[in-house]
Amino acid sequence: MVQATNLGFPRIRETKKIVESFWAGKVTEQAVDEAAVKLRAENWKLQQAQGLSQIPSGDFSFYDHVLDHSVMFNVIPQRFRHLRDGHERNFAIGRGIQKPATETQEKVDIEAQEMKKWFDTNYHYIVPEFETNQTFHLGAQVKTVQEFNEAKALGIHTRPVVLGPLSFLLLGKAAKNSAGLDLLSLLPKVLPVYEELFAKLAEAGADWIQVDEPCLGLDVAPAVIAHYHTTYTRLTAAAPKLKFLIATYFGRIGNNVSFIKDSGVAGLHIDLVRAPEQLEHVIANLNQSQVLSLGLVDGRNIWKTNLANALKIAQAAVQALGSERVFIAPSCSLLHAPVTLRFEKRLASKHAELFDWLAYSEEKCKEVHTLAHALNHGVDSVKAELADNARSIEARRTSAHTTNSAVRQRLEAIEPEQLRRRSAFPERQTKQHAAHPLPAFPTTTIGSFPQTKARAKFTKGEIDAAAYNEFIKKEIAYCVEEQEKLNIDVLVHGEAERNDMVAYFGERLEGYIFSENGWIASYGSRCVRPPIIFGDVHRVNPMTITETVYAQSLTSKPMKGMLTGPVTCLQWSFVRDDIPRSVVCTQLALAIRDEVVDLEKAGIIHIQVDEPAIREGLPLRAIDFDFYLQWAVDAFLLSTTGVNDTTVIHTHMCYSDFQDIFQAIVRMDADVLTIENSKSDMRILGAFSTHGYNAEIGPGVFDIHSPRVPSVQEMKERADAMLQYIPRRNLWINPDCGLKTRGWKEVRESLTNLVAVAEALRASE
Ligand code: MET
Ligand SMILES: [Zn+2]
Repeated sequence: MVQATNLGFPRIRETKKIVESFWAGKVTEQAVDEAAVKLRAENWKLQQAQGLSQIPSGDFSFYDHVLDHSVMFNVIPQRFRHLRDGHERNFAIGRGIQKPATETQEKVDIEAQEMKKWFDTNYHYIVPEFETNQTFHLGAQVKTVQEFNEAKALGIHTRPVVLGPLSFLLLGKAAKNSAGLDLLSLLPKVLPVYEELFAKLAEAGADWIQVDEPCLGLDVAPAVIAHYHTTYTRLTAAAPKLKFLIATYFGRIGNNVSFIKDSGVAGLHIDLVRAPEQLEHVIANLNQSQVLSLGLVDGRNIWKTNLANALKIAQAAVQALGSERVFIAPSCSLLHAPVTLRFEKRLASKHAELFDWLAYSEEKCKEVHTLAHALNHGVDSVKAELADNARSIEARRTSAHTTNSAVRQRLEAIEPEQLRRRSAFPERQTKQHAAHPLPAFPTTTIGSFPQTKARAKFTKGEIDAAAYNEFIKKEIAYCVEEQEKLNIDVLVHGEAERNDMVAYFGERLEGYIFSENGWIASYGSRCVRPPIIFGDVHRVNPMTITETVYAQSLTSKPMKGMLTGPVTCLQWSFVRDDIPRSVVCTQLALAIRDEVVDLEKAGIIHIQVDEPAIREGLPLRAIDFDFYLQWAVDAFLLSTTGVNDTTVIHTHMCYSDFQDIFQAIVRMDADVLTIENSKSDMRILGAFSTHGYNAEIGPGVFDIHSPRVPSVQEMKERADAMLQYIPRRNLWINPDCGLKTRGWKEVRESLTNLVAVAEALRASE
C-alpha cells in the first residue's frame, strides 16, 4: 500500500494569541500548555480526516522547532541557564529578556540567541549555540516523546519528527566563548543522546520516525557525507525497531544521496516540486528495500497540485519500487503554507474563479490522500476528485485573467540599453554632485518612521477615506518637520501610508490578490500574509507620486522617493507557478521602472529602490547562483535605469550576509547603497572595494532593532572605522534599516546624535 503522509503541519496563527497573552502576563503557563494540547489534537484530527495514514507529531512549536530541539537536548547558552526551565526561559532564548529590578529581584537583561533565515524561506530559526565543552542530555520531559504519547492517547499513531544530528550541528554556531569550535566534533557527544531519544520513542511504540536532514540539500563536503554514513549506520543499528525516514527538502539531494544505500535507514523523502528531475537518480541510489517518499504537493505555495501530472510521476515510482516502497507527501513541512481555505470567505465569494485554483495545508493533505488512493485502488476510485482537479487546473491554464498580451509584448521588446544607466558611475557622480550638491557625509534614513494606529482604524472602517487622507498628510508633514529640525540632508516622507512594503505595491498593481487568512510563520509569533501574484503584473496608475510630491512640497531639501524593488516583491509574495519566477520578476521590474520614471518627472532627484530580499532568494547550491543573480540583478537594473544621469538611485539591503553576492551588488550599479552593518564587521566593507564596488555607501551606524539610543561617540567611532575602507566622498551616514518599529522619542535622540556625527566628520576635514 502506498502511504499518504505529511512532514509537518502549520501551527503558528492559532498559537499567536495565546503566546502573546502569555508575554503580556495575562495567562498562565498552564493555560499555554492546555491551549497547545487542544491545538495539537485539532491538527492531528484534521490531518486524519483528510485521510493521511502517517501523521507527524513533535512538529508543534510555540516559537521555533529548532529552539525546541536545542532545549530538548539541553543546549542552552550559559546566560539563560539560571532561568527556570519552562516557557518563560524558552521564549527568553528566542526574544531576549529584560526586567527592571524589584525589591526581591535583581535587574534581568539578556540578549536573545541569534535568529537566521531557514534556508531560502522567509521563516527564521533560532541558531543553536554550542560550546567547546558542550554537554547534551534529555530532561525528565522529552517533548517529542510526550507529543507522540499525547497523540497515542487520542488513538492516533503518529510519525515523530526529529531534527537530525548533522543538520542540528551544521545549522548551529560556536558560542562566543568557543570561537573556532568544529561543530561536527560534537557528534560523538550528541549521538548517545539521540540514541536515548530513539530508544524512548521505540519504547513508546513508534515505528516510523522522520529525521529531518535539510542540510542534505546544500553543497556539503564529502567528509560530511562520510559523517552522515557513520552516524546513520550507528543510530539505526542502535534502534532496530524503528524505521528511519530521512527527510530532505527545498531542492535536490544530488550526490549527497550516496550514503543512503547502506546506511541502515528505511527510507528517504525528496522534494519533487523544486527538483522533479532527481527521481531516477535517487531511485538508482536506493537499496532493494528502502522506501521513497515523494514530495509531490508544493509545501511552500498555495496553488492546487496538478494531480494528473503528479500521478504520472508517482506511477513511475511505484513501477520501479512497488507500492510498499512509495509514500506520497508534500514537498516539505506545511509550516510554510497557510492552514485552511475554509475561512477565506471573501476570496470564495468575490474571487470565485481564483479561489478554485488554491490549496492551503488542509487541502494539500487531501491532495496527498487522493494521489495515494488512486495508486492503491485505481484512478476510478477517486474519479470525481481527479476530474474536479483537472477542471480547476484547466480553468487556470486557460483563464483570461492570468495573461495580459500588452505586458507580454512589452517583455518581449526589452532592449539591452534598458538595463544600463546612460553613463558609468564616476561620470554620473560628478554630474550629480554638480547638479545637486550635498554636504560631505550626507545624512539620510532608510524610509519608514514610527507608525501610528490610525491606519488600522481605517482598515477597520472607523474613519472614512477623506479623513484617512488628511491623517496621512499630517503624518507626512510631521515627519518632514521633524527631519528638518534634526537637520538631516536627504529626507523621506516616512511611509505612514504603507502597511507593508510589499503589500502596499501589490495592492496597487494588477495581477495580485489578497487573502484574509493566508498567514504563514515568519519568526516567533510573527506571521506574514504574503500577497498572491496570480496573473501578469502591471502598473495601471502611479503608486507613490502623490505622497512623495506632497512631502517634497513641504521642504527645500531633497525628498527621497521610496519604492520596493522587483526581487523583494517577488520573494515576499506567493508567486504563480505557471510561468518562471524570472518572468514574473521582470514584469514587476517594468512596473517599478514606470514609477521611477514618473518620480523623476515629478521632480524627485533621489529615488530608493529597496532590495532587502535579494540575498534570501539565492539558491541553495552554488552552481545555481549565477543563473538567479543574472535575472535578479537584471530586474533591478530594468527597474532603475530609466532615469537621467543626475538622478541619484539608492538601494537598501539589510541582511549582512553579503559574501556571496558582492559581484551582483556591483552589477546593480546603484549610486548609493545603504546596508545593515550593525554587526560592525568592518572587514566586509573592505571586501566591497576589493570586489570593485566604487559607488557611494551608507553602512548603518546604528542598529534599529534595539530601543537603545546610540551615543555620538560610539557612532563616530564606527564612522571613523568605515573611513579606513571607504573614500570620504562616498560615505553616507544613516541608520541600518527603517525606523517603523521604534518610538519617536528614541528616534529623535538617536538621529540627533547621528547628525552630530556627520557634523563632527565635516569639521575634521
Ligand atoms: C526591510 S528593509 C525596509 C526598508 C523600508 N524602506 C523601510 O524603511 O522600512
Ligand atoms: Zn532594511
